[in-house]
Amino acid sequence: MIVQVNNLVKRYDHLVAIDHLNLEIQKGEIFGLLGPNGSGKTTFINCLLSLLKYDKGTIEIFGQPMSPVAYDIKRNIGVIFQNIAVFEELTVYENISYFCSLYIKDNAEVKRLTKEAIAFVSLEDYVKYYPKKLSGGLLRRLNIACGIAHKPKLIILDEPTVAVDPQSRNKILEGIKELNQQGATVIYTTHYMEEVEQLCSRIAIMDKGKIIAKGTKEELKEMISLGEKITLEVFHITPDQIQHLRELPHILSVEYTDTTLTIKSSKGKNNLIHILEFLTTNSIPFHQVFTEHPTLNDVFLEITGKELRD
Ligand SMILES: Nc1ncnc2c1ncn2[C@@H]1O[C@H](COP(=O)(O)OP(=O)(O)OP(=O)(O)O)[C@@H](O)[C@H]1O
Repeated sequence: MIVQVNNLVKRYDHLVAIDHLNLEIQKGEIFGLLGPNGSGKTTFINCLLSLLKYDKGTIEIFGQPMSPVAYDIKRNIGVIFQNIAVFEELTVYENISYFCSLYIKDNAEVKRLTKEAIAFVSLEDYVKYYPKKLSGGLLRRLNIACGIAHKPKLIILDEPTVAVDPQSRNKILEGIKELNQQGATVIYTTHYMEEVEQLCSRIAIMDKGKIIAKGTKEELKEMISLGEKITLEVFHITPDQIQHLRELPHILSVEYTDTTLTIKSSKGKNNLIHILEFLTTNSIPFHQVFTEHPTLNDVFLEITGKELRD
């Protein structure tokens, strides 16, 4: 076990930011913490790192109790915070080398690891640049290099792709996979469901300081009743006909706005066929049929009644 959290509670005055949270993260995982803004992800990470005092609960990392002075644990953690934390007066090379030297004493080793980190985030052409000359995406890549140069066993990334261009975003996501393949366990917080779907071996969905569901993406999608979302372009359909559609087997809901008919059904065979048969039999012309499987947003919506990005 790399991380074990039991019954964690963190309050800011009357606001319960972390509400009796339990979590276990195993060696080798890329663990995704998915939740909307304000759900408590950053507060949780800060508690995990002993940067914040909490009100209740226990936290163990690498099987040892975590505390502000647990330096042996901290040496083996790399953190990439949401806000860029680099020195403006140091170049790209100097920044990475500085952060690496906080953990590694041997100068030759610091040089070697700094070069490796630069290559890892593809900043070779920018080593002499000062941070203010870098674009947002390049700056994020520098921030990541500073956090991982010392080869930590546990890497924590708090929303590392917010406001990042698609090219840098892909580079960051690919880089995280590579770090994981090299042996690091990763905790990744985000409110982008596509990223956790693409990256994470296991996911916890957070809302209001609680973990409301956790598992692999397949397990999470199995938890909800929604099996398929079918969308059709329909120019005319009567309220009676919509009601008939609602009464077909496996149908959970039918909505009709403008010319879009959206039908949600539970898992079941031939749902689409039944719908199309009904439309054909009743001479209701339709165009552009799409079917979609549930996303993690649907999981969030079904459990909490609201969208991930409200
Ligand atoms: N220092 C603080 N004092 C008081 N309330 C706080 C403080 N920091 C966070 N909060 C509140 O605690 C809750 C959780 O915030 P937190 O920043 O941990 O969420 P988050 O999921 O990381 O969101 P975001 O993605 O916006 O950072 C929010 O309601 C927030 O307003």
